[in-house]
Amino acid sequence: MNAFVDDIVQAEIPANSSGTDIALELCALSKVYALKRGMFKAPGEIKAVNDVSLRLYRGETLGLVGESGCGKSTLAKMLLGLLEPTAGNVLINGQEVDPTLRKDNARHIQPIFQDPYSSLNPRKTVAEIVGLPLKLHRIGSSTEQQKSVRKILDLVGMPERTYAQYPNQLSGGQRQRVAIARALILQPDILICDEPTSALDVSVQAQILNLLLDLKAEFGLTYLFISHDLGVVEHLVDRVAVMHKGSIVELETREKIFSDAQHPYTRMLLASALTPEPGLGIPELAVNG
Ligand SMILES: Nc1ncnc2c1ncn2[C@@H]1O[C@H](COP(=O)(O)OP(=O)(O)OP(=O)(O)O)[C@@H](O)[C@H]1O
Repeated sequence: MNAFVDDIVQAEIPANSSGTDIALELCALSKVYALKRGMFKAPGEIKAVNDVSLRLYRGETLGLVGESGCGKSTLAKMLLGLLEPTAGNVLINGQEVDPTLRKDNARHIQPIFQDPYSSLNPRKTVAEIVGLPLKLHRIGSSTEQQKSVRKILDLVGMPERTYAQYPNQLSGGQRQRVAIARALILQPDILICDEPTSALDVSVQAQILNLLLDLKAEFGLTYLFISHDLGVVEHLVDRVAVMHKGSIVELETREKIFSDAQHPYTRMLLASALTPEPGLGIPELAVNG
């Protein structure tokens, strides 16, 4: 267990949460990828996620930030039951997640990924894509399903003329709206947003972020918002968890992270965001946890 993080988790309860109401809990979660022997590499392993413990309080948005390769997506996949942890477990609404019951878990936790184009079936219409989870879960009659699909598509701002269109006939922003509608159709409590706007034009990014904010307010959703873009994170989240080489090195309120970050890696991340130099990335840093 990472004692540094666990202490902070215990101490930090955001103002908008109802105290002990925990939507999502990660307990000492780890993932090790085994590497096979290749032409240029020896067999080995990568510790992608290392003993991560976190709590998401109901109704909060927790930002997860860190540079490329630090383990953010691996963590997200384990939360969604898409990847089995090497160690540790995940609790949704206090119940331990059984990765074999992904269908049940989908009622509570849903993803929104970076690239809506690759996550939408190109051979299905917008209405079919959004309605499919209802069909798979056998929720409502066909007429009720159609009604729900229209309602949610309207809510995410999709015009009626797009309902019979295919993903390749939509703009990037519209595709992400469809992905959001599909994520919401089962009325989950928690959304895992993995870089949901990084594939979009800057002007469209703001629209999608505002949509996510509106939906959160309307449905009381809990978000894990994964991003390398600190500007977006500052705009959106209540608390920030900073990830470095598979571990959470700092977890604090948004205000504290952006005004008084304690960990050297967090400070370096903030400094590099203020002075963007494309291609240089963030320098390596020894972190003691
Ligand atoms: N299927 C896999 N097999 C082996 N190694 C993997 C696999 N998936 C990811 N990794 C490695 O695990 C580490 C964490 O990867 P991950 O994709 O979780 O990072 P990330 O922070 O989400 O990066 P990015 O922001 O670029 O998506 C990296 O070193 C990556 O190369």
